[in-house]
Amino acid sequence: MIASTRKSGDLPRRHTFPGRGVPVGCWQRGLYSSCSRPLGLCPKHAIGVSMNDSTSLPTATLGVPRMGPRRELKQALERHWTGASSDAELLDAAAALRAAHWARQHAQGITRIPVGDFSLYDHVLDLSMMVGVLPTAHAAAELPPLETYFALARGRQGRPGLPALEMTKWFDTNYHYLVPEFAPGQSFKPGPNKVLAEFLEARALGYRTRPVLLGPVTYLKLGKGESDPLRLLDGLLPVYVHLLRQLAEAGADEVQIDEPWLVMDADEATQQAYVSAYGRLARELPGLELMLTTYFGELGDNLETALALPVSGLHLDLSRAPHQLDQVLRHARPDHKLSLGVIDGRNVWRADLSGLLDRLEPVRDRLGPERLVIASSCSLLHVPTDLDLETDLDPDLKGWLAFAVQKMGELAILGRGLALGREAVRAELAETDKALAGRQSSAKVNDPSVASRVSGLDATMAERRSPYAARRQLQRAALRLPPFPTTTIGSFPQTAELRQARARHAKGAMTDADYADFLEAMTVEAVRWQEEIGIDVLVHGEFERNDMVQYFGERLQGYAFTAHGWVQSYGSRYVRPPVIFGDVGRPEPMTVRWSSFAQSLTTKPVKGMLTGPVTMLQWSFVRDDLPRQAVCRQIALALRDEVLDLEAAGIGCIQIDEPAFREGLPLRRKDWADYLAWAVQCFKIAAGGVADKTQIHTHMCYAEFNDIIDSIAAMDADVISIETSRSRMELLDAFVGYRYPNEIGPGVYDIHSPRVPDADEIRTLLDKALSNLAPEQLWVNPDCGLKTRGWAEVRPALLNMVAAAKALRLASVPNRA
Ligand SMILES: CN1c2c(nc(N)[nH]c2=O)NC[C@@H]1CNc1ccc(C(=O)N[C@@H](CCC(=O)N[C@@H](CCC(=O)N[C@@H](CCC(=O)O)C(=O)O)C(=O)O)C(=O)O)cc1
Ligand SMILES: N[C@@H](CCS)C(=O)O
Ligand SMILES: [Zn+2]
Repeated sequence: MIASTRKSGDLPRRHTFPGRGVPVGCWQRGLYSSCSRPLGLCPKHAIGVSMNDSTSLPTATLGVPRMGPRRELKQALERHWTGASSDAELLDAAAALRAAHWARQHAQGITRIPVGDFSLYDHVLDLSMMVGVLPTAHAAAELPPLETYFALARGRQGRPGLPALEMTKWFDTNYHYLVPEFAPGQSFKPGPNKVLAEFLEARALGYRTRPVLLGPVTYLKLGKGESDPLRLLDGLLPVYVHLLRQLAEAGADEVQIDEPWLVMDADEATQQAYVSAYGRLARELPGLELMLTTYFGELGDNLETALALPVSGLHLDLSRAPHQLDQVLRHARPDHKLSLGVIDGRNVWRADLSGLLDRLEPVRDRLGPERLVIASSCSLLHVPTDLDLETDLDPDLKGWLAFAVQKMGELAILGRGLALGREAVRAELAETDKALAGRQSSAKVNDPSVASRVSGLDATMAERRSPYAARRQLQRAALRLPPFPTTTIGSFPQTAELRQARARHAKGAMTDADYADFLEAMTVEAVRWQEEIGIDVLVHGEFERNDMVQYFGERLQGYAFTAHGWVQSYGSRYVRPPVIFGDVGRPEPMTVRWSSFAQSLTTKPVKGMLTGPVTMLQWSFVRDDLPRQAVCRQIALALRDEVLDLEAAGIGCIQIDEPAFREGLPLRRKDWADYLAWAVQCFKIAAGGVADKTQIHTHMCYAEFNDIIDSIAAMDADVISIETSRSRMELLDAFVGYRYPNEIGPGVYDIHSPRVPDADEIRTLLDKALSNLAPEQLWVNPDCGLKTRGWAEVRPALLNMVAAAKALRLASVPNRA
């Protein structure tokens, strides 16, 4: 393993100060409750861990995973939501986690430790609270701040009932943020300064830290409700000035201000917005250094704008866009600090430290060490916490990997190597070189039979035998569905009992036979219940699955999975992305047993349920020694075999989920066509082998799809179910003139909220859908799977959904014969 530069127990001395307290409450109490207990600190005596260290160039993480190595934050939140713990207990658990995060970074040798990156739910929501952006209903409810916060995040049942904010993907990651909802002419006012409170909290523990704030232009761009959000900039900036001034007055000398929107396509107005925003911040906060942070891609045509901004430093994602370093070196101001994001914050592969030093040493010689920071490419939020917890991983593979803690160690090695010379880190470099050489030559990575299958692919494999119009007739005859057929997306509640049984089985405390019996009993009950309430196309419930990607990763060759490699997906929900380290193959059927079992219980159709190739790729950590599209084709072929096995087992409807299809879209439009071509092709390879009468479904969620609707149509699934309910069917605005050719189920039940929709509400959404869809196109289904919900919500919600579909059938007689 990569050696850490300090012993993990080597914490900074805890330090308290005499003197007057700072007149802000500790963060959580200030933000979430009425108590404003002073911290008892003197801002003049900033202490503790120095930001500067002559034995290392400055090193920075930009942010770290929030949940703790054992998902302590998840447990604390979920206990609190069930009423099993008080506000104070939750907030204390959060404070303990922050302290541990700072200690861990310090112990690994990070000198620019971030504060403000932590969040109880989502950092964009935190900022909305800090700048006073609340929908009217939430503001009018006048709930205590912590309750308001969770009502915005999760919705609120009872009186007053409040909807949750819309949630969508954070750029091209599997993290989801809560979309700021701007009212027309939205005004802003400072709320409690959470970042300041964390800065002071860290200082009380002896850490001198660098606050992190999402920048104003990106924040506005991420919101909805105002057609030109940049119009709001003039109103927002005084609040930013206020928040930043508070930080400066408390002793922060540098702030990391994140503007990832700088890697997106920008028009002139957006570029001008950066100029006016940062001009104003510089004028009003002359002494405060801003490290303008960009990540997830290249600055491209925003480079000139970014370099002209009056900020002290610029962070570049050199992992995604290494080529931009030379451009920036040519054009940076002589006093510009450069933060070089060389350690990949989006993947888990061990870095080639010697190769990085080859690149960085000339930069150090050219700019001088005082102008450089060595950093992760983006926040480490997107990788698991600590590889050392993985005791069962193949030792070779483990040697090729680095999680957040190991990446901190890599940053420290680079920082020391650049400050003191390679000799100072000789042993660490030698260990890394050896591991990487082993990876390159390993027989575990390459399987010639997979390579030859991919090279034998031909265009016909990606096409169904007949066009949709012909398939439709055959499928109608085979399935005999009523108008407006009802279905669900696949998963039913993953109850505590089910998760415990799975955990006991994994530990060997439950036999294979008992576990199978248990899952069968759950499946029988789910099938019976769906029949009873009148669902038309049933699902088996996915009870055997831990996660829709991990489950398949565990059954595919070339994939490895972890025990503790959790990454936040949203709020308290986490995923364990599997690691694709070698050529992918399917040694044996993965789902046929469960789909056939469920089908044997009923005469109604049961949908087979698979995760599609693009989503398998997107939600895994992907090997970096092959192009992504080549890996995706390997997965598509493995899934094609599964689809054909399901069909052979008598499954007449097969759903291939692609919720990450939109997420995989490159951030820059110029790169879209290439991605969409291979992504659509991979889906079609997986789906294309079946007979015309087999109905292929797909499903998408968690994103806006209007801009890629033509490619979604090109996937040629017979039916798509798609998330639309939180945005009240906005998606269908793209379908004017019946632009979607095949059948479609726009979600009518927001499964991210505990709220149960009533039948009238669902009917209203269906009527709205019918203004843009032909009746024979329309299916009735929830937005997404029901795994995160409880049966107490799912039962009435699906009953209401079936009632709404039946009422619609009575009210109209579409031509579905
Ligand atoms: C559809 N979505 C998904 C995304 N990415 C995925 N990889 N998968 C997805 O489904 N991205 C977009 C969305 C995000 N949505 C979700 C929805 C739900 C979750 C979720 O529920 N996550 C679970 C963890 C799921 C899992 O792997 N469960 C395992 C392990 C369960 C566990 O924690 N066991 C305990 C012991 C048992 C106990 O006492 O409860 C343990 O190991 O300590 C399983 O069921 O076996 C979550 O809990 O966060 C994620 C994303
Ligand atoms: N079939 C999956 C899709 C989630 S996106 C489920 O129902 O959970
Ligand atoms: Zn979904």
